[in-house]
Amino acid sequence: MTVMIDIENAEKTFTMHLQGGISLPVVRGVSFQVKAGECVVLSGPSGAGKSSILKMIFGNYRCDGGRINVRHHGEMINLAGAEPRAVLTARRETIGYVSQFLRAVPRVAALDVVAEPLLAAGVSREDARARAGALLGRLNIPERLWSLPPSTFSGGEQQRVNIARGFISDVPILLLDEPTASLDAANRAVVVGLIAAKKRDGAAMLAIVHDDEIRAEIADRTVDVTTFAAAA
Ligand SMILES: Nc1ncnc2c1ncn2[C@@H]1O[C@H](COP(=O)(O)OP(=O)(O)OP(=O)(O)O)[C@@H](O)[C@H]1O
Repeated sequence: MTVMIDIENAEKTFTMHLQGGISLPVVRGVSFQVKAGECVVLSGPSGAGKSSILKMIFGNYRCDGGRINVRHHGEMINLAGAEPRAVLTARRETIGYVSQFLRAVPRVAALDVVAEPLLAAGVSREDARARAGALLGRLNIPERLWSLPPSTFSGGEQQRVNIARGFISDVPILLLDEPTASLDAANRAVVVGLIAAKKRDGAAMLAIVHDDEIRAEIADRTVDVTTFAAAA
């Protein structure tokens, strides 16, 4: 299987500038791979650094050492230390990030929020909206809500819009940060099905899930983040 993410000795230390520059080492020696068609789950207690690793891969947090190689259009590129422009291109074309919370733009209808990544990828408006509707329907968002901005939706509805937006695009790498956290059992099962479909399509996924049952259903492998603990 093709390696899609190859992290070598990555590390992260936060510097608290407002607290006299205290340095807070979180992880070091982070090394693992994620291959096409598999879902790797990061495990470890709260505060171990799972989200920090996901955010380093997506470029939200600067990586303080090591390499974060991702396969972008067939070539491995090192996102640690890459130009911001290269990181943005990789995000648009290669890496999707499904966070727990939706950052909805006011006044944009749910259908368009979900269709937007496809429009950005050059899909026609009609096709993008049709696919967005199909996915919202599968995630049990009633059609009467599709034309409304999701800012007034319930927490679980917003999360499902967010999941639809994350899963709609055909990017080969998906980072999932607790995608099922505020969902009921029926919708958790839908998300498990979406993850299985992405695996069949050859996507590489790296996920954080606290629910043991969901983890057992989606994980091909688990990477224990405590092995990367950085001593203060
Ligand atoms: N932006 C930040 N600035 C300072 N410290 C941070 C920042 N983000 C995370 N940390 C610290 O890094 C450590 C790891 O946090 P992280 O969110 O990666 O853990 P986690 O394993 O994902 O935890 P949880 O399961 O609770 O979400 C924590 O001690 C946290 O306080």
